[in-house]
Amino acid sequence: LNVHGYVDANLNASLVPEVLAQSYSYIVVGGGNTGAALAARLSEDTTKTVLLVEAGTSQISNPGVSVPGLAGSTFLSEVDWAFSTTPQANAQGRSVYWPRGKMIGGSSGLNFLAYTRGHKSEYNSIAWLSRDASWSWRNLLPYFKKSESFSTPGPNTENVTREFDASVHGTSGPVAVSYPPYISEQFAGGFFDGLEQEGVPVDIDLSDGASSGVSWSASTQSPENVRQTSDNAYIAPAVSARSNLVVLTSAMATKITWSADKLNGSVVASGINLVATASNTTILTATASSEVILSAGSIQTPQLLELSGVGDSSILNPLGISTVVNLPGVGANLQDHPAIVLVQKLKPGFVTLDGLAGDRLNQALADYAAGSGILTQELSTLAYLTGKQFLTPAEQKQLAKLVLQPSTQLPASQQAQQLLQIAAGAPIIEFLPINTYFGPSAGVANESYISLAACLQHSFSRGSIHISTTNPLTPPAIDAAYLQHPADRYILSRAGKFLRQLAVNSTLTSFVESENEPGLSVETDAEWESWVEGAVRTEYHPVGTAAMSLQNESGVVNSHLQVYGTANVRVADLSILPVHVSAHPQSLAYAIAEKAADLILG
Ligand SMILES: Cc1cc2nc3c(=O)[nH]c(=O)nc-3n(C[C@H](O)[C@H](O)[C@H](O)COP(=O)(O)OP(=O)(O)OC[C@H]3O[C@@H](n4cnc5c(N)ncnc54)[C@H](O)[C@@H]3O)c2cc1C
Repeated sequence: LNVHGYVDANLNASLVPEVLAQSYSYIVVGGGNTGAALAARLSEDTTKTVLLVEAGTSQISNPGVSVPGLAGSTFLSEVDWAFSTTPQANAQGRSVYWPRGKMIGGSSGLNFLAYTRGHKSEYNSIAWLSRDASWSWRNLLPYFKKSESFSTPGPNTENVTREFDASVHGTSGPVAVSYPPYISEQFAGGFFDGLEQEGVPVDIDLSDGASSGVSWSASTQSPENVRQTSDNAYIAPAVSARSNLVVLTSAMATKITWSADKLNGSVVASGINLVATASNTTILTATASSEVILSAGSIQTPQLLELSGVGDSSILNPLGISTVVNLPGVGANLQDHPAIVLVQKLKPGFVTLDGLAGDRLNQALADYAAGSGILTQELSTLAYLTGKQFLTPAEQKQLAKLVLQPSTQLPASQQAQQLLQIAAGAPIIEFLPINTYFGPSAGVANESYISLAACLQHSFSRGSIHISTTNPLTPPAIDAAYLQHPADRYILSRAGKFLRQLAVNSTLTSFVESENEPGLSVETDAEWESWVEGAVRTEYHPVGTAAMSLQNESGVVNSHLQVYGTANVRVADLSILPVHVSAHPQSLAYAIAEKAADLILG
């Protein structure tokens, strides 16, 4: 390519006509967790040319991105799309804030770095729902490993021995995965030991496809404690190695363009329209000779499909968009990991991120530069539990009845798979401690907190994401459908009760002074359920809005990630999951990128 490497549509506007004059084998839309990794892999075939289009910019040198303990500090900044849900019918009419990464690396640059994988039964469900065994746990594992460069745990602040299963880790992939050297004492001696005291087993490795119990979480950070994103791990090295890749930043795709002719009855994409984010008005066009791949994430991939005329015609036609492919599954099937957060005030003397400013922040940054201290850690201690591991026998019985309840939004085939996963021992809840006040308001100055999150791993509710206007700059309407199914409310409220018990009745008790949220006025089951309605929020893991399923089961893509009814459009991001996994899903975004590259180049 005459022009290659990073080109910013705002800063290098004079280069843009030349970039767009070139035709590309592949256009990848969205340089996020999946898209940037995929574009880098596609460019390894130097007979092909690749254009990656990303609305944000590269943030490799932004400390809010690179320093693990500063995760969260970039919320509501220019690298966060800062979406909100629609008012939630079963959550007291509240809109819930949904951060998403807007940068090369996407949400891999905004997330909390935890690196885990789900239960093997969940990948087997994905394989079953897509009718393709290549998506099973056994067949996906090589792709997880291909993306990973795992380091064995080094010494740490609490002298904790962290075991692992070397057989499930890759050691020569682009993404460095390691364990932070710092572990908070309230995480180790409080949360971890407390759960063990409650009879929860220790799980040595949350990447082995059999998560069950409390564990030390690996983290997408290098042994030097620099956050890994698909920018510094994949794209930056690809840009410096090859001249067949353009990374066009500050450029927002607005729709797919279509050829006049069809191929075997399927519509053919000719490229995309886009705008430079500074101008937003001049519509530009990029041309693809082979394929257009959407990797804009679970929120904006369905938005782009609908803007391009691919979706439910009863949604598109009233907006004046002519239907190119009538595909009712687009934007349907939204699944999140809904979460609640209890906040416990700590006794004096424990180190947290609360009020980290001024001299304390400077000291923490100096410690970080020396490879130690609280900023080298983000999430480090997690627990994934089955119902049996945290519910009483009576509660288990009640839940067993609730999960059988049908719902009009929940496809029977997915409900059946979720029941099979439970039977196979897949965790239904995740508990995780957060080293700061993480409640709805703000902590009190000079106080320190531990927040205890409970995150539902297999929601039985199904929401949707649809456009409400033809303006591509208007965010789509996100209906998370929190607590739509009674099983979701039941699990979260019982999880809240369990976490309170942990705080008052285990080794955690020696760290905790008092409960801030919900507060001891919440006591009965009914009070817990009503508190959950007012508190439910996101674990930031939406998936499912371009599901890989049969077309007559609300599918959007087939098992080769091709959008039904199109000859050359694929989706590669987490929107393709027909059902969720009990994991922090960035590991799967990388595995999808690796597999998609093989599918496309193969
Ligand atoms: C706050 C937060 C914390 C999280 N914590 C963890 C964690 O600890 N561990 C974990 O495993 N997962 C975590 N996650 C989830 C995980 O990061 C995401 O699920 C994953 O990164 C999603 O990958 P993706 O490729 O599907 O989408 P994204 O990474 O979001 O990528 C989408 C990209 O497309 C771009 N884009 C969108 N629309 C357009 C357009 N029209 N034109 C051009 N570009 C466009 C976006 O700017 C973005 O870069 C967290 C997420 C968040 C937000």
